[in-house]
Amino acid sequence: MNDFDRTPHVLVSGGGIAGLALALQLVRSGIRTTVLERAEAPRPGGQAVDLRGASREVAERMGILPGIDRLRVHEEGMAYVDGEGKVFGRMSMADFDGEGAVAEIEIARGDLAQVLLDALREADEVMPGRLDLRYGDRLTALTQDATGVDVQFEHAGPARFDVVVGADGVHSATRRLAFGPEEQFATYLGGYAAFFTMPTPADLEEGWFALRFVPGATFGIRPDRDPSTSKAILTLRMDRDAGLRGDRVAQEGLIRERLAGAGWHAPTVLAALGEASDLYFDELVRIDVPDVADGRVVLLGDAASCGSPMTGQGTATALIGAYLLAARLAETPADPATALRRYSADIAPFAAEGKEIPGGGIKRMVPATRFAAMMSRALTGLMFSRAMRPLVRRMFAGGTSLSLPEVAPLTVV
Ligand SMILES: Cc1cc2nc3c(=O)[nH]c(=O)nc-3n(C[C@H](O)[C@H](O)[C@H](O)COP(=O)(O)OP(=O)(O)OC[C@H]3O[C@@H](n4cnc5c(N)ncnc54)[C@H](O)[C@@H]3O)c2cc1C
Repeated sequence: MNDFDRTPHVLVSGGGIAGLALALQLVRSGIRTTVLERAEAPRPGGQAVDLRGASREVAERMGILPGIDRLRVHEEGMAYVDGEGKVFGRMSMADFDGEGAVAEIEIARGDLAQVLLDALREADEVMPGRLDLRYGDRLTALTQDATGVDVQFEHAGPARFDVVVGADGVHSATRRLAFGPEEQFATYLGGYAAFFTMPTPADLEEGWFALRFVPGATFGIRPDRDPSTSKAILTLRMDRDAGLRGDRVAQEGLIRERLAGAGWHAPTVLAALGEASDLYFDELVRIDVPDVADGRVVLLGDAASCGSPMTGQGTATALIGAYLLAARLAETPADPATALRRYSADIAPFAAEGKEIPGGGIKRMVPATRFAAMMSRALTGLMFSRAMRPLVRRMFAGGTSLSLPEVAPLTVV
């Protein structure tokens, strides 16, 4: 038996940020890794995500900061507009030194996935034979015993792995198969979020993330790296409607209803919606899993803990988790169950912090009525005044108060 045969074989279900970041670190440490992504190809899209505090440190240790820097979005800050597009409140990057709602490092989710994928392909060239990256398949069953996990796939034949990682997002199938039904872990937070790419309107102030409150919705247009396109961002306040899941026609219908007569660029956003090939639409849920490790199965990223896109922390927590899990598996490759237990303890404080929603959740973020929308506009003006800056800094300081636990450094290839 050579060294290669002695490394554990890890199955990572989900090729999003968490799954790709984990695979990168595992392959770099010589661990055989199969990544299974349900989509037929890497999924583009998603608005800018923040990297602050420990997640920035992780990106640095993983050697992906230069790649991130090349694809960074340069934002001036946030501007709240009325129905005519007139700005009534601003939070500029400069006033908050990158510690307000717009962080110093912002990169579109799809671009970050590309940075990770490029680094993974490079690691695969240096460490050939470790990586098996599969698109268009998914887990359908798993059972574990003391020495491994037997897995069945929708398309490929059954196989046995040493460890299975569920990095398959908020509605994780791995979590359902190994830990129990989604209802056991998910708390509905009172609304839905949607993101998609749109052409940048000519009159938009360059580099500013513009937002508007209307009854039942907050919608905005956020700069992309490419100035000709932007991201439309919508948060809708409503009761849960199970019929919306996976039904694009119903999702579009809801957005059209909420933005009808909403002023400013609502018609531009709605015109782009019909053309969008990267619409992301999901309910806002919090995911709480008391212990994310169960024997040889472990959850990572949104599958394990999530406070919804309202936290702005999902990607940061996913990166931190991927780094720590890979480090623990590399420390005790012959004893994966111990590695997973250690990881579960390591990630718990980051997961808790990552679920905090700056600004207090959907009731504060999305006004229910016309009167509340008016009040939100008045309060926003006040919030962004000079006197309130220290408080606002504290509100957006999520994910920055914790330091990484001690882990053995990985060899970066
Ligand atoms: C296309 C897309 C756009 C997004 N846009 C935003 C955004 O704009 N703002 C924001 O705050 N958050 C966004 N998110 C969520 C954000 O990426 C996560 O909160 C965060 O990065 C944590 O990542 P994750 O890898 O845990 O989950 P995710 O990024 O959700 O990745 C999970 C991956 O698992 C795959 N998958 C799901 N089920 C299965 C299965 N059964 N088998 C195999 N694979 C499966 C999914 O296709 C996906 O690629 C987006 C997610 C996606 C997938």
